[in-house]
Amino acid sequence: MNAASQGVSSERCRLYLITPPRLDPAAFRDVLAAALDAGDVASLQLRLKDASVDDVRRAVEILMPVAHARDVAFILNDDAKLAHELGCDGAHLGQTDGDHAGARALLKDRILGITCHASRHLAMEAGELGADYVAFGAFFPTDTKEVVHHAGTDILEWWTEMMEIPCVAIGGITAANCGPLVRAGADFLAVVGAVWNHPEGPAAGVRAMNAAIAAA
Ligand SMILES: Cc1ncc(COP(=O)(O)OP(=O)(O)O)c(N)n1
Ligand SMILES: Cc1nc(C(=O)O)sc1CCOP(=O)(O)O
Ligand SMILES: [Mg+2]
Repeated sequence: MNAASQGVSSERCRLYLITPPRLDPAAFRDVLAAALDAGDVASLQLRLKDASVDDVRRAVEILMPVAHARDVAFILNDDAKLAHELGCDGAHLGQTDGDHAGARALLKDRILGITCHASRHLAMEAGELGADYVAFGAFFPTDTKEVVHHAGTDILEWWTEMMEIPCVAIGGITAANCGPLVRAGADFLAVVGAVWNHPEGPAAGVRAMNAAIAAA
């Protein structure tokens, strides 16, 4: 199985790691390697905010090989065209990140993930369009981003009962609060702060998340 197909198909709940919104790729390379070596990570999303296209290109050049060396799918946030051009395993698009149907056609068998907030309607639309996963959130308060939509476990239960397409839970997820999301059927838990801001460092964050998923 290649990194792209591995990144979104899973029997059990897995960790979906998202980068901090700002980073220096050369300095971050070893930090990332240590985090990915600490335990199971299905996918890594490069999510840089306030970065130029050239900065994103450079980050992809430096960080994608770190993920691929560990069989971790590399997903670019916000820009399907750039993901395609740079050979990423896929793209994650929000509701205002351009033309979802165009992205689906462009990415072909690469991964397309779509933010659906807490909306059953948006999730059905994303599924019909051929998304490889739908993302629901925010489940908990988060310092990483200002969020306006709040999701509950009911949407995970509803989706997993009805659909085969994997679902991702996001927003304030930690080792301490993730149990109900795993039990409700989340296929992936997407996290930023729980790993990068873990008091004992990112590797400890990955270990803690994997232990909590296994215990749920
Ligand atoms: C896995 C995953 N789920 C949701 C998001 C949020 O995407 P979006 O709504 O486009 O917001 P930004 O990330 O662009 O701020 C995500 N990135 N990843
Ligand atoms: C990027 C993002 N999207 C969200 C959504 O609800 O769509 S919440 C979020 C922030 C995720 O970071 P953390 O794990 O630190 O809370
Ligand atoms: Mg976006």
